Amino acid sequence: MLVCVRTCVRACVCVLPSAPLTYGQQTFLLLYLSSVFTGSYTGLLPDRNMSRAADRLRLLINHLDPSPASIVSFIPYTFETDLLTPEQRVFYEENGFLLIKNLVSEEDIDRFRKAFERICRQEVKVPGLVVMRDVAIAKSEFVPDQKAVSKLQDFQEDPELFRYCSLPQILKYVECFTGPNIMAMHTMLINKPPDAGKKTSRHPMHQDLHYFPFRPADRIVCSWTAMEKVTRQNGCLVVLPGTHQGTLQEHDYPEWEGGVNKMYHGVRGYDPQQPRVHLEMEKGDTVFFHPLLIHGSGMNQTQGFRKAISCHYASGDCYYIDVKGTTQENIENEALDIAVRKYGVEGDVHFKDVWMIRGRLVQGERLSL
Ligand SMILES: CC(C)CC(=O)SCCNC(=O)CCNC(=O)[C@H](O)C(C)(C)COP(=O)(O)OP(=O)(O)OC[C@H]1O[C@@H](n2cnc3c(N)ncnc32)[C@H](O)[C@@H]1OP(=O)(O)O
Ligand SMILES: Nc1ncnc2c1ncn2[C@@H]1O[C@H](COP(=O)(O)OP(=O)(O)OP(=O)(O)O)[C@@H](O)[C@H]1O
Ligand SMILES: O=C(O)CCC(=O)C(=O)O
Ligand SMILES: [Fe+2]
Ligand SMILES: [Mg+2]
Repeated sequence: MLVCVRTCVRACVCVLPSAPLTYGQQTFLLLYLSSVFTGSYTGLLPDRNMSRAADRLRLLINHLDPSPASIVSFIPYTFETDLLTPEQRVFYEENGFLLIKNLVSEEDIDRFRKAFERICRQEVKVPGLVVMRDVAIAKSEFVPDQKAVSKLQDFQEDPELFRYCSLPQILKYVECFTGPNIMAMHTMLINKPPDAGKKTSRHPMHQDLHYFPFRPADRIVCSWTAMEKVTRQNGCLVVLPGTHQGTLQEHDYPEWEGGVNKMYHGVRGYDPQQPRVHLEMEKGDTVFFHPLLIHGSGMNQTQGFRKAISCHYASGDCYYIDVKGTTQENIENEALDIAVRKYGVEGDVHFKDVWMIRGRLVQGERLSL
C-alpha cells in the first residue's frame, strides 16, 4: 500500500510543473489522491503561498510514511469519517469553519423556540441556567418575557433544549473534528435583541478558546444553528477566515462608548480593516467552527430578536490546563467570581470545576474532561 501511495504521489507530481504549484493544481492533486485512497492522504492542503505548497509536497513525498502521526501533521483539523467531501475537508482546514445548509429541521427549531419561550415566561426552572439580559436594559425593570433575555447559557439540564446537542446529524459532523468520544461542554441560545441605540447588541471579535481551560484546541468545535434567517441586518456571525491557524490572542473588554456586555471580551488590537466574511444563513443552516477562529457578530438593526442555538463540543480525551500566568487569567477570575455567586461556594473552586460540572457526554466515552 505504501509503495502504491508513493508511486501515485510521485506520478501526480511528475505531471505537474517543477515550478511552484498553482492553487488549482494543488486542489486537483488533493482530490485525485483522496479519490484513489479514500481520504487517507487528503492532508495535501492547497496553500495560498505557492512555493511553500511545493515544498510541503516535496517533503511529504520524501518522507512518505503512513503512520498516524505523520498524517495528522498534514491534516491537523479534521478526521476522515466518510462524511466530509474532500472539498469540505479542505475548506475547514483552510478557513476554520464549515457551513452546512438545512441541517436542523423546522420542527426541531420550533420546539427549541417553544422551550426558550417557556423559560422566558418562567414556567420552568432549569438548574444551572444563566439568563442574560443585554447590558443596555439590564438595569431596567424586569419583564418576564423574551424581550428581556439576550442569551441563555448552560441549558444542559433542560432536556428539550439539550436535545439540540444530541441531534445525530450534528454529531456526525462534530465527530469529524473531535473524533468519536464527544462531550458537550457549553450550550447557548442567543436571542440577539434589537439594538437599543448603543451598539451593545454587537458581540466583539473573539476566539472562543479564550473561555476554555481545556486542550487541544483542534479537538474542540462549535456548532451554531440559525433559528431563523440571519443576515447582516440582524447581526449574523462575522468570521475572519484562516485565523484558526494562529495562536490564542490576548482578550479584553473593547473600549466601546455605549458599554459592553459582561464577559464579552474581544481580541486586543482588533483591526477592523482585516478581510471578514458575513455568514448569512437560513433557518436550520449550521456552521461548525474552530475555537481559535476569530469571530463576532454585528449590531441587530431590525426590530426582531435574532435567534441561534449553539453547543461547544470537545473530545472526551481533551485535558484541563492551568491558565494561571496566561492570557486567560482575566476570564478565569471573572468566571470564578460569577460561579462563587451563582453556586454560593467559597474558596477552593477552580476554573476546571466550573467546566466539569457543565460537561455532558453525548457520544462514546467520557475520558479526561
Ligand atoms: C465561548 C463563549 C463562552 C463565549 C461567550 O459566550 S462570551 C459571553 C459569556 N457570557 C457569560 O458567561 C454570561 C455572563 N453573565 C452572567 O453570568 C449574568 O448574566 C450576570 C452578568 C452575572 C448577571 O446575572 P444576574 O446577577 O442574575 O442578573 P441581575 O439582573 O441581578 O444583575 C446583577 C448585576 O449585573 C449587571 N448585569 C446584568 N446583565 C449584565 C450584562 N449583560 N452585562 C453587564 N452587566 C450586567 C446588572 O446591571 C447588575 O448590576 P448592579 O446593579 O449590581 O451594578
Ligand atoms: N473594536 C472592536 N473590537 C472587537 N470587535 C469589534 C470591534 N469593532 C467591531 N467589532 C466587531 O466586528 C463585527 C462587525 O461589526 P459591525 O457592527 O460593523 O457589523 P457589520 O455586520 O459589519 O455591520 P455593517 O453592515 O454596519 O458594517 C462584530 O462582530 C463587531 O462586534
Ligand atoms: O450568536 C452570536 O452573536 C455569537 C455568539 C458567540 O460567538 C459566542 O457567544 O461565543
Ligand atoms: Fe464565540
Ligand atoms: Mg460595520
